[in-house]
Amino acid sequence: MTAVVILLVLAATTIVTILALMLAERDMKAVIGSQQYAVLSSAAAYVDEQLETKRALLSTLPEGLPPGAQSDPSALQALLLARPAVSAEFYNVVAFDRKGRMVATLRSDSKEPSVDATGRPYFDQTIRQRKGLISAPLMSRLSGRPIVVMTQPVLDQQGEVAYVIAASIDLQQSDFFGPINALKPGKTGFMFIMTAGGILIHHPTQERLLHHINERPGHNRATEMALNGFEGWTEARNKDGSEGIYSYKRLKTTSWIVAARFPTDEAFAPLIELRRQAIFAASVFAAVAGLLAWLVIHRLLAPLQRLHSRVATLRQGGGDIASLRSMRKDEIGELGEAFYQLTAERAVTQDRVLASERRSRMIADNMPALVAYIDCDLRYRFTNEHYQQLLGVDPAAMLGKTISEVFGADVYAHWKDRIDAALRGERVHEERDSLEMGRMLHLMVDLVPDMDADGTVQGFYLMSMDITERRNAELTQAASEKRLRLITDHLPALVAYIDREYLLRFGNATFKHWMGLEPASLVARPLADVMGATAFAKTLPHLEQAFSGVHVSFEHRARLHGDLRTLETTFVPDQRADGSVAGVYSLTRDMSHIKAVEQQLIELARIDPLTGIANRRKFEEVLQQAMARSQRLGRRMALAYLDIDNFKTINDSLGHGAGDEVLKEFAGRLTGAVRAVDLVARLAGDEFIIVFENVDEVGEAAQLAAKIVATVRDPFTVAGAAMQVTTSVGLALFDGGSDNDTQSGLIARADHALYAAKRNGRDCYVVDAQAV
Ligand SMILES: Nc1nc2c(ncn2[C@@H]2O[C@H](COP(=O)(O)OP(=O)(O)OP(=O)(O)O)[C@@H](O)[C@H]2O)c(=O)[nH]1
Repeated sequence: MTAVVILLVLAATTIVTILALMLAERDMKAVIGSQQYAVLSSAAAYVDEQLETKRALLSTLPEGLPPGAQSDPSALQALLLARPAVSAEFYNVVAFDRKGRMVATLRSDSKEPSVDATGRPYFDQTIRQRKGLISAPLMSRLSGRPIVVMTQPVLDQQGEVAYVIAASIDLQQSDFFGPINALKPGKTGFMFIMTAGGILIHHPTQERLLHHINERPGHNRATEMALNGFEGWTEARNKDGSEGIYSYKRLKTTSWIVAARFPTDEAFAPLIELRRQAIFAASVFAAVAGLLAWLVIHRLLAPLQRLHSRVATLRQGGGDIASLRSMRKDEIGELGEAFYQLTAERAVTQDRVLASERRSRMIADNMPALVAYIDCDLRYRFTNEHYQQLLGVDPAAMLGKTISEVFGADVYAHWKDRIDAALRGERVHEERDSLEMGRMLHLMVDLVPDMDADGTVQGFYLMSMDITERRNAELTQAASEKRLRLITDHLPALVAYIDREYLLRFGNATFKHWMGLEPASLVARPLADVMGATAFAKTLPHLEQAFSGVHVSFEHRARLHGDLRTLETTFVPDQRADGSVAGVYSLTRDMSHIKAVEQQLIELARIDPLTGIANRRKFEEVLQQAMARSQRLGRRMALAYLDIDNFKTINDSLGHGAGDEVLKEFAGRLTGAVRAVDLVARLAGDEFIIVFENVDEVGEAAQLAAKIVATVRDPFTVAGAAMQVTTSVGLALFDGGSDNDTQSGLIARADHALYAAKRNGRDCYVVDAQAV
């Protein structure tokens, strides 16, 4: 921390120093450049003035010729020699006639008749323009030295050029540029002059005179700027790669460029010294400031340091977290308190995590399954104790190893596709047989991908459970179910299982035979669909009863194959151990045949087996119904009680079989004598009874009785012999509109009347006195 602060102080000091130096350097360059340009401008002004002076001097020369001497070369020669001022200003002055022949010269020693100015640009141009000029630099034919030539025409009286005076300035020796050199910048800087086209006129390197400035290979940006008209100062690198400050100023008289170069090293030598001193001062300042900052920070951070040591001690597992709390009322006190709170919360959270991990470990180790976590590198990161029990592998030794390392490459190759799928984020479920530790086990294996919040797979959980027992149980159950189905499918009854949602879960093959429904199509189908809404509504109360745990049986009618059949359904609750009902077994049998037999039995129980007519039970039922109808309709009915006279004698004389024959014939005669709606019944032995309904008059009943008595009188044929049989009849009437007689009361009255008939000598009838 302290080091950081010191570094910050140093960095700040360095940056501020560098910025200050950069600003100073920039300002200084501007000052130096401007100063150099100002000096250069005065040098240019000086050259301009010199040239103007020389030009003015030269232009006055022809005025010195005597009148009419314009065509006299000797006069010209005399003039030149007579003007010492001209000699001082120029290296040489010569005069050419119109033909270019030199006719006069200031330096008579160099006079050479062969010199001809014809073709020299300055000569031709002066002839053509008839006025003076300053030539481009050139090599003098007279002296062989680099010169520039200043011309002045001498006009004749017609105004034509008679002579051209040419004055040369020696670029090497002339002190024409001497004063300019005195203005050169610094010790190593220099001044130079070139034409607007770049031909050097003045330069410290004499060999470069009359040569183009760009003749040397390379490039100088400042030179290009100057040749393109730039005036002022700029910084540039010369063709040798050396930095310099360049200044350029054009002459007014000739457009020559006066230039200066000031090497940057020399120009900034003071600045470099300044920089060195500034850096030294800044370093000293930074060192002092850093030391002071360190002292202050050290003092300020002392409590924080103490807090840091306490935290470090706590992290190493020592000390009490209460030591983080201090009585300070400042930010560090608050920080310590915050640390204390955070550490306390962290301790609680850690305890919870540890407890959770312990629980997870406990659960995993006690699960009857292999549990493992495998990361993306296929290394085990968690394994439970079951690995030891099921596979004989130490779970702790597996940690950090790959599947191949623990179980071999073959096992990994076998699982590779499924592992790849899990690492792609897919759940994998598989059940398979596996030989483990000499036992053939059936294992259920699940691979569950572990994905983070972004959906990136971090690894996967592996769970493998030995389900051998369960599978065997399932196989046993399946076999059992198969047997059950085999049995139920061959039962002549509908067998079904109905769940709590009234959905069919099982139906046997009888559904196909009775209703044309495939058993497989019944599964999960609502019972109401299969039965039809009406039949289901009738069945529902019984079904609800069964779901309440009661065994229910009920009969109902249904149409099967077009026939109305009597069915009996039994609902048996499927009760769980806790008493709740999971579903209901349903068994429906076709009871139609049994019902028919039953009906027959019922009917048989109401028929006298000897005579084939109704017996006492049937008689009692019919009598009850007839009396109820009589009462309901308010009509009369009659009851006849009959007995064969002296039947015992027949039995005794002809045998019991003959007696039976008589009884049968007697019954037949009675049945033939009455209406179809009247009931003839044998009560017992030779006692018979007839129920007559709708007998309104006593007389009508008497007629019926008389008719019966008469019918019996006709001889019987018994054992091939004719035989006289008579009967006695007791008749009782019942008026439904007024009588309240009971069934037994009515029978008793008829019986009484019968006895009366017996007493009257038999073979007659007696009507109950109550009816008379
Ligand atoms: N053959 C035959 N005899 C029967 C049968 N049932 C009862 N008997 C006999 O019928 C006789 C009935 O006699 P009763 O009615 O007491 O006397 P009865 O001789 O008819 O005299 P009255 O009734 O007073 O005229 C008894 O001898 C019975 O044994 C039967 O099914 N077949």
